[in-house]
Amino acid sequence: MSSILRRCTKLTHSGILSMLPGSNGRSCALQYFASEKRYSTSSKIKVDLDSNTGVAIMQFQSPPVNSLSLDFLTEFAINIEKLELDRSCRGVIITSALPKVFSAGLDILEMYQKSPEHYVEFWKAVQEAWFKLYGSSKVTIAAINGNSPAGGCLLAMCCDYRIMAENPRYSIGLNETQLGIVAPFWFKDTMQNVVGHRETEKGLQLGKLYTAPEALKVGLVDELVPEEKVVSSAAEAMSKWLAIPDHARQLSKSMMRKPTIDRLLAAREADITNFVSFTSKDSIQKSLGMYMEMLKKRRS
Ligand SMILES: CC/C=C\CCC/C=C/C(=O)SCCNC(=O)CCNC(=O)[C@H](O)C(C)(C)COP(=O)(O)OP(=O)(O)OC[C@H]1O[C@@H](n2cnc3c(N)ncnc32)[C@H](O)[C@@H]1OP(=O)(O)O
Repeated sequence: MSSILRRCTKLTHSGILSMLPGSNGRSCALQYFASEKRYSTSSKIKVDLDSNTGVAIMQFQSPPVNSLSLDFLTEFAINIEKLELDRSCRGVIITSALPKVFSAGLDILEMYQKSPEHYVEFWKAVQEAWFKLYGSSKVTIAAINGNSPAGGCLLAMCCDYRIMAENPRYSIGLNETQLGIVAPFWFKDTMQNVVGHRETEKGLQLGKLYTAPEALKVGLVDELVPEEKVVSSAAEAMSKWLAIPDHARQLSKSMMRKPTIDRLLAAREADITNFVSFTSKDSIQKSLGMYMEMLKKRRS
């Protein structure tokens, strides 16, 4: 068992670190909290770094669905950057503190009936979050404990390893076409790097949301585990990844990801211009409006 697991912790949906049953629960608790460092006290994302293991747990806690608003993305990028610069941190587990949802993806309201200036600011934040996570030198593991459409799937795909709750009601994928919008090339590249060309072609055109078992089958996630074990399994996987010397693993990661990162770096401004003109179209605004209505109707 990993040293992380030996710390006898588990995460509950309430986001509270609680104890696994053990013979010496009290001393385990003391040991855990003695080494835990709170990174972020912000409302949307909570980060705890265990200084003994070097593993940070980042929990999304932005109700109702952890949608990726401008504020959320800004906070996310700052947190990832802070961990990147912290030499005591070697790995990050990303998960949700909310029930049933990892992240609902980009906040549609940020793309609906706003000014071009707002779209520029928002899209820069999306790009920045991607650069920070996809380019992170740390081991990153997504503990996907709920639905993860579109931007939520993108964040998970940026990680080195993905563990998903085996609940067949949960789904993950780039479903943009279902909203009448198009995933940009770097969303596509990220997916292609995970599942290959053919599956990405099908997944993108159909806007496919893969159920957890389907996601495992196509390699969109690496493991399915019972929901209550998603974070502890991520900790277990983390200890395997951390057994590799950092410098060798980091160079290998960079070698694999650099061409994809360079591609967006070279087209950053054009990508923003493209997003703004695409999003500002009446037809796209209409599609987004209808999609939001559909979400509301489904609820009532
Ligand atoms: C050139 C390039 C151009 C464009 C590229 C843009 C790329 C876009 C990427 C994206 O990420 S777009 C977002 C795609 N996301 C989705 O399609 C998810 C939609 N949401 C859902 O399917 C569900 O909400 C759920 C995540 C499965 C959770 O379901 P649940 O039943 O738990 O919640 P409910 O549906 O009732 O939602 C609660 C509440 O939240 C609002 N909501 C949901 N998702 C979003 C979102 N992505 N953005 C903003 N708001 C969202 C939903 O409307 C409800 O609001 P209400 O309480 O006011 O009714």
